[in-house]
Amino acid sequence: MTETARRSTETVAPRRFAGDTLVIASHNKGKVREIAALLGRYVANFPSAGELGLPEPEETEKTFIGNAALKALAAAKASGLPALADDSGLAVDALDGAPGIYSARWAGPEKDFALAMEKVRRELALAPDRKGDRAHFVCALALAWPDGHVEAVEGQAHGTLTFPPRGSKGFGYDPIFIPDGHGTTTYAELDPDQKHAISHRADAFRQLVARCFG
Ligand SMILES: O=c1nc[nH]c2c1ncn2[C@H]1C[C@H](O)[C@@H](COP(=O)(O)OP(=O)(O)OP(=O)(O)O)O1
Ligand SMILES: [Mg+2]
Repeated sequence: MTETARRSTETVAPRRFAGDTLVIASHNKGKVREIAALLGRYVANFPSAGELGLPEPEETEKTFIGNAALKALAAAKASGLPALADDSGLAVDALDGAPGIYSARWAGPEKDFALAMEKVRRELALAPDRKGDRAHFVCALALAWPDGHVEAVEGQAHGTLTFPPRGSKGFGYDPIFIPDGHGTTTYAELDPDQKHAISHRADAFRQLVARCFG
């Protein structure tokens, strides 16, 4: 059998989550809050890596999925429990996908997102006009077990950028992102429930739940 034929006929069943405790392998409070809201129906306890005193691993991979898997595996091995990590970011078309996997790093050691959003505005002003203000958020989720097994998915949400930043809900780059289909409202002006209905993180969770939960 050729490699292609084998791939198209082989169906490896995904591993499903069983148990009541899932470590949330993130040190970002905004994310942990959103993950808890999106996952609450499926899992009883979800201690965060921060609460468990787990170290924050260096994100050395070149893709969202790679970094999500790296963070989930580190937490699963350190805790002896299944762990879920989220690697996410904002990809701006006119910046060839930047800041992308470097979205957290653009905010510097102080995690200053006013600074990071200003950097996006400045870079966009230098980019060729014709490329416009399109951007999308990406969210990769990786669910890892202490034996090294990983299930991973990736979600997206498309929209446009606006300056100056508007709104105080949410976190990170939310104040400059207008999701498609919501007029001129930024992510940071939406209520949490509204963001959860349309976000990149919600898109990724729909896929992960179908694969591994419920
Ligand atoms: O819904 C979002 N709304 C606004 N901004 C967002 C969102 N989702 C990701 N982002 C931005 C900010 C965040 O800092 C970075 C992710 O970087 P990323 O390395 O995945 O997370 P992180 O370092 O903040 O926490 P951790 O790695 O411990 O989960 O992208
Ligand atoms: Mg990070």
